[in-house]
Order: sequence, then C-alpha cells, then structure tokens
Amino acid sequence: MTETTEEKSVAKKPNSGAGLRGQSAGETALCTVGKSGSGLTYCGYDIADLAENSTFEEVAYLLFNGELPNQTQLTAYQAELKSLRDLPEALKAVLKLIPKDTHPMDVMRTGCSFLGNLEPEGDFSQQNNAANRLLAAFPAIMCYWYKYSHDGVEIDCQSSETSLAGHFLRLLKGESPSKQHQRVMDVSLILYAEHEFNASTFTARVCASTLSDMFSCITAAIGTLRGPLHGGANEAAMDMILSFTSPSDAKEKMAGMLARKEKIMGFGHAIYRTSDPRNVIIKAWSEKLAEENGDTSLYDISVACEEYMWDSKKLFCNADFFHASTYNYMGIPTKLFTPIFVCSRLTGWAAHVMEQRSNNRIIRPSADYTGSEPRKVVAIEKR
Ligand SMILES: CC(=O)SCCNC(=O)CCNC(=O)[C@H](O)C(C)(C)COP(=O)(O)OP(=O)(O)OC[C@H]1O[C@@H](n2cnc3c(N)ncnc32)[C@H](O)[C@@H]1OP(=O)(O)O
Ligand SMILES: O=C([O-])CC(=O)C(=O)O
Repeated sequence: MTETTEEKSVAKKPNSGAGLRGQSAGETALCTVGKSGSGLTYCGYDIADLAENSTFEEVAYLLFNGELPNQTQLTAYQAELKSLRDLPEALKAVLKLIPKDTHPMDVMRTGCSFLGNLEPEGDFSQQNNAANRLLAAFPAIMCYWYKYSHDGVEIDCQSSETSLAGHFLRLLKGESPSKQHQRVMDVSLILYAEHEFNASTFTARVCASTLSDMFSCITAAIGTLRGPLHGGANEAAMDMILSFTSPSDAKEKMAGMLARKEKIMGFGHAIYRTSDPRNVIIKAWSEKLAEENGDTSLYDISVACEEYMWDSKKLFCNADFFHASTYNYMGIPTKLFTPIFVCSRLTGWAAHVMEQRSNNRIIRPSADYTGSEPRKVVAIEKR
C-alpha cells in the first residue's frame, strides 16, 4: 500500500489540550492562518499577493486601518514614519550602557520599555501614535546599540531612505542599500508582519486585556518572541546551518540530532500541517541571492536540510528557516535576525492590541488543578 503524506508524517499531537492547541481564544478580523490547510491572509489579502504587489508600509497601514492605502495616504504615512525615526538623547544614553554581549532581543525589550518611560501612551486615543513611533524607532534602537557596542560608532539615527527596509539597512551598513536588498528586506518584513494568535501576539493581547498601555504590551510580546521555539528560531537555524560543511554533512548530522530527539530549528509549526506559505517566498529570494553571490553553499545546505527533514520526518520549513540564509547573504549579523522580526511583527502586535481594546474582556482562562488535596498547615517545628 502506498503511504500518503499524512500517514508518513511525524506523529502530530492532537489539536487539543496542552498548549491550548485547537482551541479558539477569541475573534480577529486581522489574519487567517492555515484556514484552507496552508494559507495565510492579512485582512483578506493572500500573503503571496502582498509579498508580490505591496510594500511593508502598505501592510502596516492595512493592519492598523483595515484597508490598503491609496497613493496619497501612503505618501502621508511614509512621511509620518520618517519624521518619527530619531531617538531621544536619554534613550541613546541608555542604549550606550548596554554591554556588547547582551542578547539583542533584550536590547529591543529595554529600548521599547524605556521609550515608553519617555513618551508614554497617555490614553488609548494615542494608540496609533505609539505604534507608529515604535515602528519608526525600532531600526534605530537596534542599530544604534549594535554599532556603538560593537564598533564604538554613534550613528545618525535618521536617513533619507523612504522605506523602513531601506532605512534599517542604511543604518546597519552606513550606505544606501541596493534596490534588490531593499526589496528582499521589504518582503521579509511583509512575511513576518502578522500571524493571528501566535505566542507573542497572544501575550500582547493578554496584556492589552488588562487595559495596560501599548509599550507594556509590546515589551511583553518581545520577551515572548525571543524564545527559540518562536522568533528565536531564525537565529538558531543559522547557527545550525553554519555548523554543516556540505549537504551530505548536513544530512548526517541531522540524522544524529533526530536520533538524540533534538529539535531542529526552523522546522515544524503549531498550526500548519504540511507547509508554511511564507517559506516558498523567502526560499526563492535565498536562491536568487545565492546565485548572485556566486557561492550557493549555504543555500544548497539549506535545501539538503529541507529535503532530509521532509523525507525522514515529514517536517517542513517554517518562515524562519530560509530567512537564515537570506539574511546571511545580505551580510546581516546573525544576532540581529530576531530583532528584525520584532521590527516587522510590531505591526501585528499593535493591531491586535487595538482590536482587543475595541471589544475587551480581561483574558483569564481556568486551569485543571493537579495539586494536593486540601490540608492543614503543620506548625513549623513539627514539619
Ligand atoms: C515564526 C515562528 O515562530 S515559526 C516556529 C519557529 N520555531 C521553530 O522552528 C522551533 C522548532 N519547531 C518546534 O519546536 C515545533 O515544531 C513548534 C514549537 C513550532 C510547534 O510545536 P508543536 O505544535 O508542539 O508541534 P507538533 O505537535 O507538530 O509536534 C509533533 C511532534 O513532532 C516533533 N517536532 C516538531 N517540530 C520538530 C522539529 N523542528 N524538530 C524535531 N522534532 C519536531 C515534536 O517534538 C513532536 O514530537 P513529540 O510528540 O515526541 O514531542
Ligand atoms: O503562528 C505561530 O505559532 C508562529 C509563527 O509562525 C509566527 O508567529 O509567525
């Protein structure tokens, strides 16, 4: 009998129970994940359509306003974001105090939180301003700390680049990026922008449900994205790919990792069952950059990993896996991979905070108790 994909597939845990899997935890009009088996849509638009035909600023506008902007609205929005890029001196002073070996996600968390000290949201009528301020300032928070702690350089936090993608690459590299690198980063930011009730977004919504402020919600979400089972996987995948010397070495070492029951970062997903629709898009960019780079070894090794995981476990690449080689080909330091995710996902987080606030009830589930039966406190000298 021929095995079907599902039959051969890695033992998927049932979509219930632990991890709240398969349980609806609320409503959203922002996103669908895996609705028809593998799709991803933002406000009704397919991710492939957005990645082909829009920019990250258009997607941010879409998530915050429910509709794509027309040209006049987009131009005004780009100008607004551009005017919000610079960092207050007090925040620069704090960033300069953070040691070089700090994890950059901790820098993002601190930068976000401290900006909330300096420019608090005030009240919810300011929520769009707070979200746009963070969106515009995050590239500078990341790059100002990185360039100061690693190279001793105090960079200019503003640039003439129109797009956030171009602005980030300009701050990092000190020169205007190529059109292609700018577009790849733009697409990457679109792919990472929103993903329904993933762990970090759910964290932001839980925080919002207590009527907390935008900066607290985003700070909490950054802490959740940091872990290797979530956003931290792109960085962990890069380290793994770099440890393989060839496609055959990759297959051999992955076999050992699976035999030792280690998790292979950048593979599998809590919702998608057979593929992540973002993978095919970022993989194509990785291949293009590899060819233009004249050295395809990272891409070839990544493809070998993808083939091996599918053939042996029916596990597929999630959004993070081919982001690793893509960013590497663009000369982006591995430790900045997950902070870039923050720069993008902020849009989804903030949109969910706004949505939660618009129809709020405090999020407070129940637990199944597994502790001891009722008992009396025994005097301390008798324990
Ligand atoms: C942008 C993002 O956040 S995408 C996710 C990024 N995270 C990663 O890439 C980390 C690696 N992947 C994983 O750890 C998991 O696939 C998760 C966290 C994404 C999803 O977890 P779950 O929903 O529990 O996965 P699922 O129910 O499909 O797991 C089924 C089995 O496959 C195994 N499995 C799933 N993914 C992997 C993997 N990447 N490597 C090895 N085994 C895996 C699980 O361990 C589980 O086996 P078990 O029952 O013996 O524990
Ligand atoms: O949805 C999830 O669980 C994780 C994910 O892919 C994302 O947040 O982009």
